[in-house]
Amino acid sequence: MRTSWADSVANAESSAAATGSSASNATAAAPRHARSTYVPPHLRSRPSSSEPPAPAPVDAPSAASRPSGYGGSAGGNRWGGGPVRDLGRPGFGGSRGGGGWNSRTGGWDRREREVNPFANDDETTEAAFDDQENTGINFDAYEDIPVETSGENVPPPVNTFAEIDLGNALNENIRRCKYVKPTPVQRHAIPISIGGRDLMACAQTGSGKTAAFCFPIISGIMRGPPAQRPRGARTVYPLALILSPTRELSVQINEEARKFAYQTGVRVVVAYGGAPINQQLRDLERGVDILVATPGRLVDLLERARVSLQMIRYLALDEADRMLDMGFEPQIRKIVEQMDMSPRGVRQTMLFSATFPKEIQRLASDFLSNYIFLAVGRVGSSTDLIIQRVEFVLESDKRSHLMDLLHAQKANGVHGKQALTLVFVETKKGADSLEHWLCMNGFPATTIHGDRTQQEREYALRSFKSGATPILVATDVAARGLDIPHVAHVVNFDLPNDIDDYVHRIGRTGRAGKTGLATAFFNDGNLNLARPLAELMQESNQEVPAWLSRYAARSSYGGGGGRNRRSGGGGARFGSRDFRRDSTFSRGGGGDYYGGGGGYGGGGYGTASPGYGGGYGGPGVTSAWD
Ligand SMILES: Nc1ncnc2c1ncn2[C@@H]1O[C@H](COP(=O)(O)OP(=O)(O)OP(=O)(O)O)[C@@H](O)[C@H]1O
Repeated sequence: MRTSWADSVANAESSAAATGSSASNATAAAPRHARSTYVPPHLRSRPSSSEPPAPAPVDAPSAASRPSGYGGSAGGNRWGGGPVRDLGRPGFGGSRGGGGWNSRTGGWDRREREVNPFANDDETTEAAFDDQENTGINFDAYEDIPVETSGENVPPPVNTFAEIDLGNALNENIRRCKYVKPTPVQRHAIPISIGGRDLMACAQTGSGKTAAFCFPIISGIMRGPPAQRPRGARTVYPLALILSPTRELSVQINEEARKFAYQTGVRVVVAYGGAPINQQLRDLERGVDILVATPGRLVDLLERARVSLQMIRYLALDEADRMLDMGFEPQIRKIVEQMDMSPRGVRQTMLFSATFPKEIQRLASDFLSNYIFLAVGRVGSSTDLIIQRVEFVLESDKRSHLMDLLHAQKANGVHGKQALTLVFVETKKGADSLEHWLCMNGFPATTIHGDRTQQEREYALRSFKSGATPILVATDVAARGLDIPHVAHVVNFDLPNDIDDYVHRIGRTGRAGKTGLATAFFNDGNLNLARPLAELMQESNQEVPAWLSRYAARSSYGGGGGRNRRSGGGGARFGSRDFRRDSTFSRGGGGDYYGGGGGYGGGGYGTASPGYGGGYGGPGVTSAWD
C-alpha cells in the first residue's frame, strides 16, 4: 500500500493538499509552553460543563503492576482473567471488542475498505528477490547473546509466539510476515509489555524491536475496552502514540504496523513533517487508534487541536536515546509532559533503542513508572553479524579509495540489486558532491539528506531499495532504524563523532540474522573515535588493525568532545547496564548529567560535538531530522 507523501504524489492524489507544507517549520519555532499554563486550544473553547474524556483504562494483565486505577474493573475480556476470546476481525464491521472499530475518531470507518498492506510485497521490489525474506533468519546468531533484565517482578520470557496469546488476527499477520519465532528482544519484551509494565529496552540493530513494541500495542488495543471518544469535535483521540526521529523511519514503522494490524480493526495513521498536512488531517479524520509521528509534526497537530493525547494508553519511543538527547528532548518533554497526554502510570510507556547512554536513561526515567530495564547484548554493542573493517585513508584519497572498493565489489559480483551499498558522509554538500562524482564515474547513485525535499528523499529511498540506484549517499538522517533489505555494505566515508552513531550506521546491514560488511575510512581527524571504535570492534570479535590500537592507546579516553563513552569503560564484555544499578547515576548522586563531569567516561554530554547527529545547527551541519 502506498502510504508516504511521495507515494501519494506518485498516485496524483495530493494536488489539493499542497498548501500546508511549511506548517511544521512554523511549529518548530513555536514557544515552549509551561506545563501549568498550557491549555490545548480544543479545551480553551470548550464550555465549562463539558468534561474532557478520562483516559480509558487499559487491559493490563497484571493489575497489580499498574498504579491503582490502571486496568479498570476486573470483568470483561481481561488478559489473564479467563479465556481470551479472539478479537480478530471475523468479517468487516462484525462484532469486535474495542479498538474503535466504527467509532468516529478511531478504528476503520465502516464505509472504508482496508487496503491489504501485504499486497505490495509481491508488487514491487521483493518479487525481484527471493521472497523467503524472513524464514531464513539465522536465529542461532542470537543464541549466545546475554540478556539482562532489572526491575521488580519481571515477567518470564517466551520461546514462541504461540505462548503469548496475541489473538488470531495478529497471529495470522505474523505468519504473513513469515516470522517463525520471536527474536530474543521479542521473547523478553513482548511478555513484559503484555504484562502491562513500562519498559526501557536496548537490543542490537536489526533484531526486531519494531515488532516488539507494535505487537503488545495492537493486541492491547484489540483487547481493551472500546474507547469512549467524544463526538462532534474535529479533534482525534489516538489510543497509542509511536514517536520516531525521522520521517522515513516513521513511514517505515507505519508500514510495518499496518501489516501487523491488518484485519484486527486497529487503525494506524502516520504524520510527519515535510509532507502536506492536509492529506494527513484527512487520514486522521477517518479514524486513528495508533498514531505514528515525528515530534515536530505532532506538535503542530496538537497546537491545531486536531489531535489530543488524553486517551493515550500506550506511548512508544523508537530510537529513544535519540529522542531524548539534546536536539529532541524539549519537544518530547512538551509532548509527553506539557500537553494533555495521560500521565505515566496511567499510560504504558515503552522505550527502545540499540544504544542507551546512561545520561539518557536517567532522563528517560522521568517518563516511566516502575519500569523494567531489558538489555539484549551489551548496551550499545554491535552485532557480530557485521564484519567491520577500518582503513586509514587520508581525506584527499577518500574518493579514489571508495572507487577501488566499488570496483572490487563489481569484480567479485557483489553489486547491483542484491548487494546495495550505503555510504555515509558528514554534510549535505558532501553528499551531493559525492553522488554527482559517483554518477559521473559510472556508478548509479542517489542521495538522502536534509536539504532535499521530502518527495526527493522518499524517491531516493525507493530507488535505492529497488536497486535502480544501488548506491545511496546519506547523512545521518539514514543512520537509524531504516530496514532496507539487501544492504550488503555500509561505508563510513566520513566517520561520525559519536560511537553510538557508528553503531546505528553500520546496523543498516547485518539485519535479521543476515551478515553484512561495514568499512570505515579513518584518519587523524577521527582521533577521538579511535578508542571506542577499537573497543567496539574487539568486543564484536572483529580484527582490530594494529595502527588503530596505537591510535586508541594514544587518544585520551572520551576527551575529544564527542559522546564517546563506552559503557563502563575498559572492555567488560557484559555487565549491569541499568543506570539504576549504578550509584554514580542514581538519583541525587550523579549531579549534573548534562554538564560534562558525570563520572561516565568524562566526555561531557553537554559538550558541543560539531556535526553530531547531522543536525543541530552546528556550522555546515545537516538538519534532516523530523
Ligand atoms: N521474529 C522475526 N522473525 C523473522 N524476521 C523478523 C522477526 N522480527 C523482525 N524481523 C525482521 O527483522 C528485520 C529487522 O527488524 P527491525 O527493523 O524491527 O529491527 P530493529 O531492532 O528495530 O533495528 P534498528 O535498531 O536498526 O532500528 C525486519 O526486516 C523485520 O521484518
